[in-house]
Amino acid sequence: MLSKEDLRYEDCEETVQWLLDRIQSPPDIAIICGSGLGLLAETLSNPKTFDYSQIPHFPASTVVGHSGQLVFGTLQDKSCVCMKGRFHVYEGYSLSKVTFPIRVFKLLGVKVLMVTNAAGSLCEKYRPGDLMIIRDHINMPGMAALNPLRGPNDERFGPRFPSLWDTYDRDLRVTALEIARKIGHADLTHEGVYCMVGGPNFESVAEARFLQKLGADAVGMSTAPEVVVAKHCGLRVFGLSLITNRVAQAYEMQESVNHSSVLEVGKQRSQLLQTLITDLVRSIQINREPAA
Ligand SMILES: O=P(O)(O)O[C@@H]1C[C@H](O)[C@@H](CO)O1
Ligand SMILES: Nc1nc2[nH]cnc2c(=O)[nH]1
Repeated sequence: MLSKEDLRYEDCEETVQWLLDRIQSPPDIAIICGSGLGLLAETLSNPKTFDYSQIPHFPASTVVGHSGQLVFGTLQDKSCVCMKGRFHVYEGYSLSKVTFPIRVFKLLGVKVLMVTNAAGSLCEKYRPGDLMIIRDHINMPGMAALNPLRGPNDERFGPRFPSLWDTYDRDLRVTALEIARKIGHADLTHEGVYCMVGGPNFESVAEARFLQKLGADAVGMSTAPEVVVAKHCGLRVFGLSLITNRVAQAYEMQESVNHSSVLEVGKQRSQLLQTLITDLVRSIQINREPAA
């Protein structure tokens, strides 16, 4: 059964129509800017910006570093939309609301979703400021039934039982690694597994050890629900984590993390992130279906 918190296909259509009435051309690529990574949106040319508060059915951004704007524009001759700030479960939103923008993007005609986030490192060789191309994820809340696809399945979005085996697009991952090499940052660019936890607290030492043993290389508080919904509705997905801190896995480790330091690393690395995403956008071929 749908709850009051769940948004329906018809709500999505309403939002899509509202946006289509106000933009020049529908986007092909959607980019979600994680904590402190919103500057990417400022590189779009011919921008058309909407505050989330203006957009029908959109929740509000409540987290510092997530300014709460949807920016449409052009990047490398591709029609793009950037989310300056995303919604997190820890803000109190239902998973239906957290992932609503993804379904809006799908109905707007988006083909590729790029997700970025800030994450803590569980892997010995990752340093703050490094990048991790997401190869796969562990959706901790999702495995315990806090899954955005829980409830009645609307086949207009996608199938009841989607497979996630090839979720993070192989070609985009390979291209991103090539770009990192070309721009001289292969040494700080890794490929690994992102684990989503609910937050908002950072991990205890015992939790960090547990996640590392499960096979996670980095941990954060977002992304997996968005990606599950993107895969469900047939979008190509690319994911990139900015490693902002190490997660302490021993009581003797002096690793302290807070949101301000996460944002600070985001600021320091924003240029690198912009370059990588921009070059990746340039490489993407959009196949438009011929008009009927
Ligand atoms: O939106 P992202 O996943 O980048 O945000 C991460 C997780 C928390 O919201 C925040 C912690 O500082 O950064
Ligand atoms: N859960 C979690 N999210 C983060 N976002 C940025 N750093 C971290 C971290 O260490 N843990």
